[in-house]
Amino acid sequence: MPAEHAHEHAGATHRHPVDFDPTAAGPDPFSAERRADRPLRIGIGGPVGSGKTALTAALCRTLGAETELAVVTNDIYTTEDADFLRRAAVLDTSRIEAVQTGACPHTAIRDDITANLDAVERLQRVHPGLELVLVESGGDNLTAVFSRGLADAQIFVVDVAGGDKVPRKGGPGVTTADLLVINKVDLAERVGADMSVMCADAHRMRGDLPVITQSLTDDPSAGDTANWVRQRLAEWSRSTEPVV
Ligand SMILES: Nc1nc2c(ncn2[C@@H]2O[C@H](COP(=O)(O)OP(=O)(O)OP(=O)(O)O)[C@@H](O)[C@H]2O)c(=O)[nH]1
Repeated sequence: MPAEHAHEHAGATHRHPVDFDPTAAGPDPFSAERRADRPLRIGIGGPVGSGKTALTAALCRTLGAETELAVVTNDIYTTEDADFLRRAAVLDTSRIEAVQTGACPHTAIRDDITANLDAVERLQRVHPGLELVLVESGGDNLTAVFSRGLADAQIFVVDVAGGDKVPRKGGPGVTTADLLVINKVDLAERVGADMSVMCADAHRMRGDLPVITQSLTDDPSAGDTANWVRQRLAEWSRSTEPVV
């Protein structure tokens, strides 16, 4: 039974059935082959400026010494995020690839993932022992999620400066991502965001799926998120198909 949407027009209230309820969207049912000879691919998505590049840099610093790691960035017209990571020297430059989407970022992480898969392949050719590739999306809106053909697991990053209403607005990023990170909690008081509301809404929208609150200013190692990634890596090495 479709949901209903009501609105006022010419003084009268009209009701229309809504066939697509974004908060009810499930994860993409497709998933890529889990082969032991390829790295785990983790997508990092979320709205513009929420802290995706800062989180990617933090994960590189924290995990780079213990994991064979590389990064693919996505920007619309530039290689800004890759350039930032290269300048910050979080990884050897041969471990950073940039995709220029030329269109809304979700087109390259969800609709046609070829350019991103090509970038991962280039990294694998140069670093055959890669264990983990972080694929950072360009900033998009609440509907932008990764195809499961590209990302084996995905992190959706929102921030408190976007307002404490963001989690309850839902959308597949908030409701279905394997991890929701609420970033910049150090700014909560300054922007009048109520963390208890944000966390309660996030848990209500996500059921059992995990939520991490984080400040990269207070914890530049992104400790909790890095631990979550370590757990995904351990699961990955237990569950991948051996290559015969
Ligand atoms: N106060 C504070 N600032 C943060 C935090 N995380 C990131 N920032 C800042 O927020 C700004 C945006 O961060 P980015 O990492 O560039 O955000 P992004 O999501 O990659 O942005 P786009 O790629 O443009 O979508 C930068 O100035 C960061 O330094 C945090 O936890 N606290």
